[in-house]
Amino acid sequence: MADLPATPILDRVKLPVDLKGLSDRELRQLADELRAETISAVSVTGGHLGAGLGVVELTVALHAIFNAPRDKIIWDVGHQCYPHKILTGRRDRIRTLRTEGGLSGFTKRSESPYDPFGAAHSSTSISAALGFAVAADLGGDPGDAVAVIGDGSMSAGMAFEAMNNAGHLKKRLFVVLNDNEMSIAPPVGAFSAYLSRMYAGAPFHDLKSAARGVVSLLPGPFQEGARRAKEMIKGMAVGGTLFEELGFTYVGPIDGHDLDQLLPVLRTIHARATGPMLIHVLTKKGKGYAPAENSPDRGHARAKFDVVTGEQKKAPSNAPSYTRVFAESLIKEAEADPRIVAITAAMPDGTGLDLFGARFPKRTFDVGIAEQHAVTFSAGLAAGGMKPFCTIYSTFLQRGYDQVVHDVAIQRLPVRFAIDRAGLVGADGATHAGSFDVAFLANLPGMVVMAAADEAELVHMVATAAAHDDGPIAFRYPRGEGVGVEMPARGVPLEIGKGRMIREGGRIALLSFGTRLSEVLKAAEALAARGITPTVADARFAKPLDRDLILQLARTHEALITIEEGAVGGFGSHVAQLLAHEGVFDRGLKYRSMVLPDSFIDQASPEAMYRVAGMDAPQIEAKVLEVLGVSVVGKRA
Ligand SMILES: Cc1ncc(C[n+]2csc(CCOP(=O)(O)OP(=O)(O)O)c2C)c(N)n1
Ligand SMILES: CC(=O)[C@@H](O)[C@H](O)COP(=O)(O)O
Ligand SMILES: [Mg+2]
Repeated sequence: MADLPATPILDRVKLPVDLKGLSDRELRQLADELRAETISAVSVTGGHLGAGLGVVELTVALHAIFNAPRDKIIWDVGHQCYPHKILTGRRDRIRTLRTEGGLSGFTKRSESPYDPFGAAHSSTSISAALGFAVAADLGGDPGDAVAVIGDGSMSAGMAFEAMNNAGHLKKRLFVVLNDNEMSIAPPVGAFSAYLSRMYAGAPFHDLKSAARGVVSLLPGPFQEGARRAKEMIKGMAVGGTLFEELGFTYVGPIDGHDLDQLLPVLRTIHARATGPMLIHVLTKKGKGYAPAENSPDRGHARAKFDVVTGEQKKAPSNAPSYTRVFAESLIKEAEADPRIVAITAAMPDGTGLDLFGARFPKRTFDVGIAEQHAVTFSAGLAAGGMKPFCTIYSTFLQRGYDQVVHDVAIQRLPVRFAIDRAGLVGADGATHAGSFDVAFLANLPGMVVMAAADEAELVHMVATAAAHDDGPIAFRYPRGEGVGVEMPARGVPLEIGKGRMIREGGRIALLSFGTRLSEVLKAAEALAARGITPTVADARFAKPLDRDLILQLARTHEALITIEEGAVGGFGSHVAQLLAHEGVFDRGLKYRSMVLPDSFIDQASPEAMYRVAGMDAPQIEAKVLEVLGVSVVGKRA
């Protein structure tokens, strides 16, 4: 990075953001400062580093040419938006990124008018931008709409649905394809290969000089007429493209780190575009920071780190992560059963399927960011006689819901859904919370729904899913480390629909579903000190319910409380339904269900988020006391 002059230009950027008065040289300097500030901030907070570093020049160029917030710059996923946040009035809070009460790690409408559309799940930007473009046309909010979407995100179905519609509507719309040849992992698929082929024939420096050549033809920054603009666009393009077939004018590929290319191209198309434009920029994920550039994931996400060495500061733990336990258990099952295959939608590392893939490369399928396809592909595999483990984070499975219903459940196909990141995940916040899967799966006829209470339970649930051939089955487990229980050498299939008693007591029963069990046990300890010894049970299944266990608890206790890491409509609702049907309430049972509140909880540590949700041990204890009508003197904090 070049030595920076004494007065940083970044210090002079105020709201409303106006970079129009800066020369191209000053814009280059601003980009250098922005990169340094992004690295510094993420070293303090942790977070998504590589994607933001890759779009520093693009961020400066877009803000220099377009007029945000009147013009809507929409960042797909939003994980690359930190430089944009720094530029748009949030520099003073950038070191609060992803922390409680701080800035979100993604774009968020409530945070700034410069974030016209919130994101965190991928491939939504073109649809949203098209919506803005049409709204402006119909007399709504005026301004241009610009979608910036990565090559990984561009391969998803939604992006193509949006381009199909945009090509048909022919509105002025800008789509910047930020092609860094990376998703979180190296991108996969025929579309990714197509993008690579688009510039494989022409060495990059030729394209760059071609762009410079065209630029040098321009008499002044903006005086060129339509003919020259067209010439330039033609000079940059490399022939008929898929995008052109879809009705876009294609420009590129251009070097997304070279402002000498970005600025004139964006100026020209900004001045001349009448319909949908696709600007193809080539960038490097992690650009300008060697530890990111040189790492296999190009610095996609980082814990706090040392800026000089790039070394990350991670808290040591003795317990294995749930993800690793899942992967290792699945490998063991797959060693014994050649029909087991595993599917991920662009998350091989996050789901542990990188480990499975290393062991069984031919039985592992990364389908790209394509959750809908992942589910139906799994359904096809199951129909074809395989045992697919469709391994998707809870939050991303939401995108494949119709496929779960229509392609899997209705046909009773034995797809195994391994649902990682169940419950509140922490720094990624509300968009990534795994809150709804129990509710949206347990209401489907024939679906089996399990939640692991600890990592040993997860091992058994993997074995249960492997053995279950009679329709679909799902099991969920959270982000992070297990509780450190003793691990079985091999999973033993559980009896479907049977929970387990953890400890027997009196008066009140606590029925846990999932990893809140450890908090329930802490609450039980605290209650014992008050002379109350609750019964504690682990339901294991939200569907089918363990009717015998639940009705026995209801018959033999004055009160019953269910606890789960999910939204209303899940386990507790099914228990309430059973109790109502069996007339248990008529006999006076006091019943409460502890579920996530009816609100989206902002980012914080998972512990803090569960505190906000009212679901930690002291709050479980307080709920028990309230239900039993025990008044508390000297209430605990
Ligand atoms: C629907 C959905 N599935 C998966 C993810 C997880 N995810 C976040 S970023 C990312 C890779 C995106 O790649 P790309 O769009 O090329 O952006 P880059 O990180 O390369 O800048 C993935 C898979 C997501 N956010 N949304
Ligand atoms: C942006 C995105 O969706 C992913 O990078 C996500 O943040 C990964 O989450 P984990 O860290 O839980 O794998
Ligand atoms: Mg990419």
